[in-house]
Amino acid sequence: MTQIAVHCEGVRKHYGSKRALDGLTLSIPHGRVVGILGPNGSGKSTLFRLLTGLTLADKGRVQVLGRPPGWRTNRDIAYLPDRARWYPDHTVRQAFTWAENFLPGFDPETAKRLAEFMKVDLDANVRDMSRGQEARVMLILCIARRVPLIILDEPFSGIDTVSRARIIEGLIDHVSDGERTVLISTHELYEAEALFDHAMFLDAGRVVLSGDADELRRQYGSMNSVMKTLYR
Ligand SMILES: Nc1ncnc2c1ncn2[C@@H]1O[C@H](COP(=O)(O)OP(=O)(O)OP(=O)(O)O)[C@@H](O)[C@H]1O
Repeated sequence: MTQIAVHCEGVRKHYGSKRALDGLTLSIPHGRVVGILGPNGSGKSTLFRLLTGLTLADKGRVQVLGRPPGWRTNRDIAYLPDRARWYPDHTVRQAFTWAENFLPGFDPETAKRLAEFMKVDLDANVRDMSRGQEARVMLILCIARRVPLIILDEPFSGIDTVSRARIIEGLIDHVSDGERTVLISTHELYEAEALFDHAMFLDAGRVVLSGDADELRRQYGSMNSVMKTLYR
């Protein structure tokens, strides 16, 4: 296994005349839990789509788990896109059975344990779920996989503040085992910042600050203060 999980060098990406990434350069060592942070439109989702081969860079170099993104690397990535939905006619139990058959590394026992912890009813039908309940199902389908790279784009949106804090607290042990790299983009910084051991801040398609989370907290007080300082 390569020691660098994700490497981008001078990556540019336009959508028509709109510039989404503008010479993005970053390197993420394996085993870290990294917050990919920044205001709306700073390029976070575009970065994730590049890493999963859903979109191609116009310029620059992208490497994921030691290779260019593609079908071979995607077997080793659990990706939760923003605005993800599950099949409305499935129960959670059926979703887990489907995942066991089709998602490499999916561990149904881990998924059931996470469902209990997140208060998700296995027999509930996805169609009848609230947005926050469905968000939990989508999150479980991703993090119950034993894969080297997990990418979570806005995983907590729609989950109420109290549940979010509890879920994040429970996730800290689950994702921070040093066995896999986890990239998380979120605007719910207040609760989520405890998850990260490293943070990268994007603005207009570039990294404007990157550092060890404890060090950034020592310097700025909190990730929210970093945001306020960088983007005011
Ligand atoms: N499919 C698309 N077509 C046109 N423009 C796009 C498309 N996807 C993204 N963009 C533009 O690219 C820029 C970066 O968008 P991106 O979704 O990567 O940002 P983001 O940091 O994930 O934002 P948010 O925090 O709102 O999710 C934005 O200006 C956005 O409008």
